[in-house]
Amino acid sequence: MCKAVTAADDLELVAEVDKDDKLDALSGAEVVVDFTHPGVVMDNLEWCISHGIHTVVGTTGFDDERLETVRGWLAANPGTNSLIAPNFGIAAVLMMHFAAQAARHFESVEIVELHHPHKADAPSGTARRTAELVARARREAGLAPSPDATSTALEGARGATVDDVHVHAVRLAGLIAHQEIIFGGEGETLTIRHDSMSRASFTPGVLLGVRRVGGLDGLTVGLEHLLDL
Ligand SMILES: NC(=O)C1=CN([C@@H]2O[C@H](COP(=O)(O)OP(=O)(O)OC[C@H]3O[C@@H](n4cnc5c(N)ncnc54)[C@H](OP(=O)(O)O)[C@@H]3O)[C@@H](O)[C@H]2O)C=CC1
Ligand SMILES: O=C(O)C1=N[C@H](C(=O)O)C[C@H](O)C1
Repeated sequence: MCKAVTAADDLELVAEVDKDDKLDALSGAEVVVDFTHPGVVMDNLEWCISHGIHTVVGTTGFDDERLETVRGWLAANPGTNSLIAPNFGIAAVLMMHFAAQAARHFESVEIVELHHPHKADAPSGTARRTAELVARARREAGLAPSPDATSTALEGARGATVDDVHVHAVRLAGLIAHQEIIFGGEGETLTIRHDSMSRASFTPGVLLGVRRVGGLDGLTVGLEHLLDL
């Protein structure tokens, strides 16, 4: 991200902060980009927002409670905005969008996310968000939960559930970030798959966020709000 900001003619990289650095180094910044760890991102956000710095956040681990806390900090610091996106890849955002569109047409759905083995969390933020979007679309269409008569002899065999959607997390050397949403209906299935083959896939979305976050209103969750979908 630092390289991408440096390479952009209209942006200036004013500070890089690593784990043991003081956040004071960020004081001159208009926007802070956070790709750190779910365990520290809230402290970083609280500091930035209380210092009137806009934030573009890729770090995962945001549940409703965390988002509500961020909303509270932003409300106490009017004019300061945050963009939090579980995935900054444009194709990944489209994958989520298409999955939400497809969801109401199928009886069954499961999500398989596949990542490098050094990933901090499971399931991925993208998988959680996709499950929420798919579940909302299913609810709005009046669909029942996906049928599942399995009795599981081994805990975990059916993955985790997010909003009643089964999510399976694969961690494998050689992978970067990938996800499939598999839909099933009468005699047919549909698979929507996204692959990040390089971390460069996240930079256009982050740069878009950096350029636009100042014009947003408080908290925005998801890059889709900045795209003309
Ligand atoms: N939204 C999106 O599009 C994407 C989101 N992510 C998410 O971003 C997060 C980071 O992922 P990833 O880049 O793979 O992880 P890495 O471990 O590769 O990078 C995280 C970096 O943050 C550093 N760090 C840890 N704590 C702090 C801190 N308090 N202040 C400053 N720096 C800190 C780490 O230092 P050290 O190495 O010393 O621990 C490390 O260099 C994860 O939550 C991941 O899911 C990742 C890719 C895309
Ligand atoms: O940790 C990663 O690598 C990624 N994290 C994000 C997530 O949890 O969804 C985005 C992408 O999948 C890469």
